[in-house]
Amino acid sequence: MEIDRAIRDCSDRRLQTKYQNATYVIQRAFSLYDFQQVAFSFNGGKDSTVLLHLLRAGYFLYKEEMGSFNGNMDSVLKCPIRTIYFETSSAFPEINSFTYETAASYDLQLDIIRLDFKSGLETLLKEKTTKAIFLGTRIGDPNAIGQEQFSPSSTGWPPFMRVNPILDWSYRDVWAFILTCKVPYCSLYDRGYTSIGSIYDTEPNALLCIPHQSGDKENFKPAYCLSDGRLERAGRAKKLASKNENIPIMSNGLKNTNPHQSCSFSASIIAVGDEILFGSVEEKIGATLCKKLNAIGWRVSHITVVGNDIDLIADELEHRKCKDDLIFLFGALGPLHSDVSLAGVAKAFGVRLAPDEEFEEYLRHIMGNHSTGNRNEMALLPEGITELLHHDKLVVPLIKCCNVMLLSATNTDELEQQWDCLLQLCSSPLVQMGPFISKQLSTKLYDVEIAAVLSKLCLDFPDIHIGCHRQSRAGPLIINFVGKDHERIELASHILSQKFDFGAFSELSSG
Ligand SMILES: Cc1cc2nc3c(=O)[nH]c(=O)nc-3n(C[C@H](O)[C@H](O)[C@H](O)COP(=O)(O)O)c2cc1C
Ligand SMILES: Nc1ncnc2c1ncn2[C@@H]1O[C@H](COP(=O)(O)OP(=O)(O)OP(=O)(O)O)[C@@H](O)[C@H]1O
Ligand SMILES: [Mg+2]
Repeated sequence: MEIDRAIRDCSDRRLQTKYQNATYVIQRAFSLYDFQQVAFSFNGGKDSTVLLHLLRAGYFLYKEEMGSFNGNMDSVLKCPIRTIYFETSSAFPEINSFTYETAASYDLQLDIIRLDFKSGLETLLKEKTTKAIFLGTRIGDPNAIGQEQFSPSSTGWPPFMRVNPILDWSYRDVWAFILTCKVPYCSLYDRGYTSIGSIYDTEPNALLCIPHQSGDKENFKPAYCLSDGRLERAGRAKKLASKNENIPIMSNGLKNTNPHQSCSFSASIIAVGDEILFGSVEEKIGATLCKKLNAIGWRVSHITVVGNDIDLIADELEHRKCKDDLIFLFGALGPLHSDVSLAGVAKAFGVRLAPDEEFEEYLRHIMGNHSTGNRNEMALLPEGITELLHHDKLVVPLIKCCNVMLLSATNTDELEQQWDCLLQLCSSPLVQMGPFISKQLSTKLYDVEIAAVLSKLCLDFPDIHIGCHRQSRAGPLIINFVGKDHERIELASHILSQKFDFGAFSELSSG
């Protein structure tokens, strides 16, 4: 069978593994369901084109395993699977013609449905028993979140099993398969289209545009030239999330929910580590982070230490994720049994951990052959919410999941480096504002002598944080004024000093 042979003969180990896994899923589906009770959802797109040929190969391998050749090779080389195409008037004519021609060439039993997906499937299921439907959904597709290779249809949809044999395939895997097997594909992909929706929302991908001489028509490179698969949908118009339509999104992706707080950002810090809780490791990164955040005008609202426990991390994040603009989380990142931070993040956001090819590539670079198996466990990242932040000075990019910033720093020197990189990134989540400044006064007055004056001062200066602490019970009381306005801090400390005898307070040098 030509597909199986092409993959076996190629030298691409990764593609061979993906092929084996996908055809395994397909063969299992053919064992589980009657052939007439499964359907293939085909729309002429690149993903469903890959799936078509995997189905042909999977069907062949399944028949071969069952020993059903009967001397008639032709019967096993064809996979006359029931095929459904949801046709709309907004489909590209090239997609329509490719779908029809392909269905005819491979003897697919094509059913054209001119209804929306849900109503169409309801009608289909009433007319023909359909237990499972093969789809070309891949991780990274907006509708892939939470899906597995076998995923029952969602609540509210007619009941059937969604079978997603290429769920873990990347954009690069798809093109590696198409080019290795030399199978025909829709001509739009040779004209710079990288993912195809309707004629109203799809354009060639601008990243493939070839600069043209004035007067010439714009030309585009073929889809397989796109090097960063995460940008395959760059030619698709974005659908606005209606829920958040009224919330301004700032250039760094942070939501500015309160117009009166446009100049105030808050962060919280979560340290993960049983060692810190057992007292065997002293946690210093949190304190350094507080100083750094204050220096760029951010307020730190909360700092916690949690043990290496997925549920505890998820609970903590669930509390903080809506309260703060950014949450810094460090500790428990890696491949060990105790490295559960990413799983905690995934749980807090209700997504699963999925292999991230780009991250895997970075890890492979630094670890060489030291990782085992086909799958690098460290490259599993929360699906659909992860952004990798690159910087030339970092061997591995920083990981950001929604508003959670994961830091791999294990000491304050490493933190310094990651922090500097984070600030320099043009997509930095850290908006830099006027720093917090502070003034410290020391006094030997009794607490009861100054308590009332301090309370009144707090009411008169709501913009200044006035805190008190001592370094020893018998030592002086230290009063700390923190705010962003130097003059207001001076005024508040002056008013306090004036209420008592001259010399009752002395200023401590900051730092
Ligand atoms: C055969 C088939 C089954 C589907 N099943 C579901 C489902 O169970 N739940 C769901 O939310 N969407 C389902 N969808 C809709 C898809 O998730 C998605 O909206 C569709 O592929 C369109 O993607 P697009 O919006 O990127 O064009 C299904 C679509 C097809 C074609
Ligand atoms: N109109 C449709 N008719 C039948 N199946 C569809 C239709 N639209 C989507 N699908 C199913 O959903 C899968 C995912 O769609 P998606 O648009 O992400 O991929 P594609 O169309 O194959 O490739 P591309 O991303 O290049 O458009 C398809 O592979 C197909 O199985
Ligand atoms: Mg498509």
